[in-house]
Amino acid sequence: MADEDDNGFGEWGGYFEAKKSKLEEQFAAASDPFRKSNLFQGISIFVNGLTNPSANELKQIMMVHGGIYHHYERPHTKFIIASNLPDVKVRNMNTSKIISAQYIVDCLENKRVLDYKPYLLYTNQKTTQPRLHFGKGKNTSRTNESMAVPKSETAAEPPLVEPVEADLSNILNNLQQVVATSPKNETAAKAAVEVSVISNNSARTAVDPAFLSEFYKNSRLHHIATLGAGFKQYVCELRQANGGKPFPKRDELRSVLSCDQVMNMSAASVLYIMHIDMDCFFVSVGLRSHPEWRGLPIAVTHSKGGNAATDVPVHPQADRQAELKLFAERFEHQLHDNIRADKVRSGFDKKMSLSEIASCSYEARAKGIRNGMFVGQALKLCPELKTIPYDFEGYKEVAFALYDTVAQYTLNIEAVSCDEMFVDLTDLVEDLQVDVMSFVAHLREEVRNKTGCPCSAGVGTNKLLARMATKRAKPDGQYLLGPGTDVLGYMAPTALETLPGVGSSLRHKLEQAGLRNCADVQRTSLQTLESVVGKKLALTLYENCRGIDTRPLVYEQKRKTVSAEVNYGIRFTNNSECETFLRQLSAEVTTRLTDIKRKAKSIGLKVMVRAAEAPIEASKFMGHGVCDTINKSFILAHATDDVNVITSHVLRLMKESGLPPHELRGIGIHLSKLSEATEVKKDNVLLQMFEKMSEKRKGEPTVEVHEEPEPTVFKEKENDLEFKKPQDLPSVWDTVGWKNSANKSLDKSPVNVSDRLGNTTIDMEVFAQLPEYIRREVLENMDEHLIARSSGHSDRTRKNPIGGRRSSMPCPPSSLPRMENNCSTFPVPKDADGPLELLRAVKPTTAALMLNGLQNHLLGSNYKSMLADWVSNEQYPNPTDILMINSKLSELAQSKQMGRIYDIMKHLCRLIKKKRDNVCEWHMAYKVIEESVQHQLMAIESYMLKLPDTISCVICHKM
Ligand SMILES: Nc1ccn([C@H]2C[C@H](O)[C@@H](COP(=O)(O)OP(=O)(O)OP(=O)(O)O)O2)c(=O)n1
Ligand SMILES: [Mg+2]
Repeated sequence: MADEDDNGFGEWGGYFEAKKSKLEEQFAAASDPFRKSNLFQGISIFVNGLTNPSANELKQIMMVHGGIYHHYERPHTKFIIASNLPDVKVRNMNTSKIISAQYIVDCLENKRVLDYKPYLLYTNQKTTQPRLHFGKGKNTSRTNESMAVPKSETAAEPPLVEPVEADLSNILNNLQQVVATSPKNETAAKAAVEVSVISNNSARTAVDPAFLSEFYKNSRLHHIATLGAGFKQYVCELRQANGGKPFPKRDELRSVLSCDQVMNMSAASVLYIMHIDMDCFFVSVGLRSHPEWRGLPIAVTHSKGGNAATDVPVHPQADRQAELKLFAERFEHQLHDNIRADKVRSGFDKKMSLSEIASCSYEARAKGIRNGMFVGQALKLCPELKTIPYDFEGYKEVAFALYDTVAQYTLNIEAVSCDEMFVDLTDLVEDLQVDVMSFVAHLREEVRNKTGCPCSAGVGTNKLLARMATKRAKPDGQYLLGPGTDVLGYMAPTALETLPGVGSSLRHKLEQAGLRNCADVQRTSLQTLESVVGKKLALTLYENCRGIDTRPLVYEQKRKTVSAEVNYGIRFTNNSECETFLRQLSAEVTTRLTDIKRKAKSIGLKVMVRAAEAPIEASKFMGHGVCDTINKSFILAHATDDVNVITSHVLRLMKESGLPPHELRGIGIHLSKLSEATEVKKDNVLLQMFEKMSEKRKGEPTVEVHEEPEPTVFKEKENDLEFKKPQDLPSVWDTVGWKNSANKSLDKSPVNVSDRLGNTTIDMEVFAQLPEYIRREVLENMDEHLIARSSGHSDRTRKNPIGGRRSSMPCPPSSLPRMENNCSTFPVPKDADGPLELLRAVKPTTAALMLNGLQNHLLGSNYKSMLADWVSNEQYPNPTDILMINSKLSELAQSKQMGRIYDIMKHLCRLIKKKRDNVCEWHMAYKVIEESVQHQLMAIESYMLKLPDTISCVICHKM
């Protein structure tokens, strides 16, 4: 074929053909589970235009009764179903196969394939104007009236564009409507009912207003997370309520355990940490009402098991094989997670249920079944597996009984989850002088009596060993890894991924270095380990593999994040559906926030988008399938619990993502940087201004779009919501508005703030929350740090403790490297001498000098030249300098030197107005300083200073 014939559509044509074939295959695959008869076997239909029953209904009928539905007319399409077609259209068609939809209905009613000829729409195929055939022949059971084409169908002729993307849920919804609205059309209605019954109520998507509450009612992960967080809070409350009172239940124990089980006194100084965990928790709770099933392989899952789990409906647009390949590829090559790769490989078989097993009995485990496995796969391993439903109320009741039982004896409890905790038994053992394992046995028995469920417990000298001991103890047992145990030998065969903090990627890294179990690591030097995983991790690994774990128990755990996430049933067709859902989800997450009496400063949106190469529909009905995850976050100037604020940011973040609504498969809102609702600080002008400055800068985004091609079906860790500095942002902002990721864990201690200055960052948000006197100390430490760094010293012993002022300046060497960009660049006044000369060599700050008590320039007469030098010499206002000025103005405010403040501000304003470069940065700097000082004055004097001049720049004046 000549090249010119190929106008670019050749390839498209090929694609289109492939697509049509694929749709047919998908339809055939999807039909299987729905099939009730083979009535229409070998009959294919294509629906052209509006019909009654509708195209969707006809599609379902074909699906249920073994026919074939063509989304496009194909040469081999047997019948074209239509009501009326325009002449121009019919002229180009083979009218010998255009029949009325009634044909299908009548075949169904008669339960046999009838002669189609009486249903032909066009009997005289030679005429230019084809005539409508109104059911001549009358060998059908329908009346003329029922055969007549309804008005609505004949009026206009909108071509039926069959939405190839129409998902099963829409189809099912349509069918349900037919049932409701077409009582006459009983046969179609019956077929509709059959299909909708098969699919149960799973057709619900996030578009349904009741979806969210229904989703959370049934989401096991939601229940587990809520319970887990709840028990952390519960322990906190119990401890606060107890206030150090004795535990009367201990006295009972004294008499029960004292005779022959007195502890070995030589071990009295040893730490006894217990780890206690319910055995196959969900199953055990479920079996309380079915004791006759004890001893059988049982699993708790949403799937009904049996045929329902081995013959599940598959969406026509799903492609299990393609999805399996994608998942396996991602798990294996991107996450190095062979366990999950194997899981999909063995669980994605045709028609096998993709419901997960939440918990399985130990009898099921003996057959190779594991928690988290797909039901379909589990049934392959053990066809007699019995599945039982969830009982969320029961889990809560038993969990409370477990916690309350332990809490009678001690409140040194670290809650881990609803069925698991660490307990420090050291003081109890000392107090009661009992053998620790006798106590544990007594406790387990009490838990069993109260709950009807077994649990296991391990005891060790630290959390790691306690957990390791529980592994040995399970099921329904206890084990001590006490003093004198050969811990090295015990740990040796332990796989590294069993250790805390070792996920799939770290495991992969270690495996690459030939390290698989603790014995391998025990034989490796710390240095070698450091070269593999870095210094910090290496030490933890080195210790853990030897059974050493220095983590303390954490009794009072505060929530750090609150989130609401849905990754099931997300199927939007337009932005307005998406927006409605986002509003609902925002309300949900805000309620969760206010329930715990917190406010949040960071709002994060997590969006799961169908991966480009993933099939349109997921193999798991209404599941998310293979997705890419996009995280966006925004940091507010002030913590909030206002649903409107949260909603508007969520909507904006989604809008900015520009993602097409129909490609979304999961949405989560994460609130972090939480503070007590009651302790929210006063407006912090300084911080607010810096944030505004950052936002305004050349329209640069204040949110970070963090795209990671990460499959998130089984996401294992919380998102790190970062607030990164865009590449091209001037370094001047490094220290304030933007934080680098190394700073994520910055805590509020001023020492830490100054400690981390070496990472070119100070957390302004933290800084701004600090009381003035601590701010000054931070600055003081910062100066010291800068000087220490510039002099090439990193000796931390030279650092000031908090609150301590250095008595004398260190003497940096005369030839010093240039300071880093976060160093203040205030010029040193000309009249400096002595140690000042040395400081000039390293370009320290005026503020540093001020704070180190050498010279107080703003208080002196030369402040004008100092400010002039600063403004004229610096390209950008350095935030450190701004902080220094603020600090000094604050001092002036406190000592009521209003005249001096007035002069300084007036002069600074003039200087900045004369500036020609980067003016807006300087305008903003001035505003920050102005607002900060006014804020101070307001707080101290309850009035603001009327300044002679102000800055109103057209570019940044709105800020
Ligand atoms: N990804 C998860 C993890 C846990 N769970 C639920 C079901 C479990 O029954 C319960 C407790 O989790 P465990 O890990 O303690 O598992 P089991 O208690 O079922 O078994 P084991 O005897 O190993 O503790 O939490 C869940 O549904 N999905
Ligand atoms: Mg358990």
